[in-house]
This record gives sequence, C-alpha cells and structure tokens, in this order.
Amino acid sequence: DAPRDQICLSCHDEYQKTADWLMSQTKHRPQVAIICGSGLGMLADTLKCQDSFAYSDIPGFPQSTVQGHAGRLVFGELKGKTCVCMQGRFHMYEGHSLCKTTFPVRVFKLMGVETLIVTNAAGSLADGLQPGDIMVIKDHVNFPGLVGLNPLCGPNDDKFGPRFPAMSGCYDKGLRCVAMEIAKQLGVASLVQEGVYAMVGGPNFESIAEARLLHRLGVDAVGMSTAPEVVVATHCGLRVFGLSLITNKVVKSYEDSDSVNHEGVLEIGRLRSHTVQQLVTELVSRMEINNNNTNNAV
Ligand SMILES: O=P(O)(O)O[C@@H]1C[C@H](O)[C@@H](CO)O1
Ligand code: HPA
Repeated sequence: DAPRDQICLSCHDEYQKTADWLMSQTKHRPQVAIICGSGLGMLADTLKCQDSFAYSDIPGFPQSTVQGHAGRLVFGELKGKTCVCMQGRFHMYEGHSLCKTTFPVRVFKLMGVETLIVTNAAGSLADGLQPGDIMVIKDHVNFPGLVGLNPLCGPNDDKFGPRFPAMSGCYDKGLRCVAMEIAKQLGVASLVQEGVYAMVGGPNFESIAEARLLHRLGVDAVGMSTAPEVVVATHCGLRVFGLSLITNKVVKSYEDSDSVNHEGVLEIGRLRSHTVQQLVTELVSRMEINNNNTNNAV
C-alpha cells in the first residue's frame, strides 16, 4: 500500500469548500492557472486587477516553506484572460503529502480553470541546455510516481477522472508549438528548446552517479516538482503547458568541482524573469478559451 500519509484523503467536499471560499472572496473566475516555480513568482506581477490571498488564509491550503516561494494566490487579468497564479508551490520534500502538494490543481478545476501552465527551476543534464535557457517540457519522468508516490493513489474520485488515466501527450502539443513560435518572434529562439523533465524527490541535489544515470536514461533536465501537479491536472482533464528555467548544469563529472545551491537557482530566476514573463504572457494571449475564434489560437 502507498504510505498512509500519501493517500489522498481530501474528499471532493474539501476541494469544493476551498473553491467556494475563494469564489466568495473574488469576482474573478479564472480560465488559466499558473504555478510559479522557484524564483519565478514575478509572473503574478503581470496580472491586472489583482485579488491576492496568503496561503495561510485559504482553507485547506498548505504553507510554502521554501525561499523564493512567496505563498500567495493571485487572481487577475492577463491579456484578456482571467488567471490565477500560485506565487509559490508545494513540494514533497517540504513534508507535504502528494495530496496536499497537488490540492490547488483540483480547486482550480472546480473554479472552472481549463488550462494549467506549470513552471519550475531545473538543472540541465543535456549538453545543449545552459543556465538561463528555457526548456519547454515535452514530457516528464515521474520517478516518485514510478515507485507508488503518486497523488492518485488511494480511492479514485470519479468526479475528477478515471481510475487509470493515460499520460501520453499530457503536455499539450498545440501549446508547445505556439510557445516555440513565440520564442522565435520574441527573438529568443536560441534560448528555448523542448526536452524531457525528470522529477526526483529532493531536497538534496543529485549525486554525480545519479546525474550520470539520469543523463543515460535520456533526461534533459531534473527538478523536484511539477510531475505530481501535471498528473492530477491530466487526470481531471486540464490542458497542460510546462516550462523549466534552467538554473544550473548538473555536475556529471568526478573531475568537476562545481556544485549547485539554491541561491544560485534563484539568481538565474531573477536574471531571466522578464523573458519567462514575456513567453507566458504571449502564450496566454493566444489561448483559445471557451471556443473564441482568434488567429493563432490554441
Ligand atoms: O519549485 P521548483 O521545482 O521550481 O524549484 C527547484 C526544485 C527545488 O525546489 C529548488 C532547488 O533549488 O529548485
Ligand atoms: N536538481 C534538482 N532540482 C533542481 C536543480 C537540480 O540541479 N536545479 C534547480 N532545481
């Protein structure tokens, strides 16, 4: 059996209670949800007509404990779309159950969100990915999930999705194509490429042997989040787009004296915040919501 604390005991009513509370506090009814990764919380600053709430005030929400994760839920308008932005996400390594780590995704679904944009900071294993680059996530390897640490473990809530959801194509191809087109139009095509993201549990960074194993397995970038949120989002029928800001080269050689730290991760986030903001903003502006017919819409 999955460890008891991983089994999702938040029944439908808990999600609904949180969604109802939020909808009583703001007039915004979001169509797009954005999860901001380490150092990427500034994405929320682009929202207009903001309503924002500290996670500590939101019933059922866990608390963010990681530097670079502000712990605020921000509602607002972005290029004509109503969005909700998580300034700070939850990680398994903080001690949150996977149920709590992914709790906001189902709340967003109940509020009417149709598309989830998930961002993270990640280390590069691929030779062609440098710190400061942006990887559009083509697919993920959910290592914790492969050994049963999965937010869908436990009784399935059929109101959200099937017992055995398919994960092939969970990163929407249409959104990925438009993102690559936007990168060209913004003149940052040289910084942006598609790749495979792997989630490890953390909070330690990888050993050299682990880095070499991941590289051998064909993983392009490694992080400590994102996969659980995407599994739950796919389960309940949200369209998903994900990107990784590459913040460091993962050390793969015993001759290499480099080492990674969280401060360095946050620094790259500050350096690249504008580019990430531009890309996400333009992608949202081109999203087709509720069958509006607009050019280049996806
Ligand atoms: O929250 P994300 O996945 O963006 O942040 C990565 C993983 C760890 O939380 C942190 C380590 O520096 O960066
Ligand atoms: N490994 C795991 N998670 C990360 C890294 C890394 O190198 N960089 C940022 N988040």
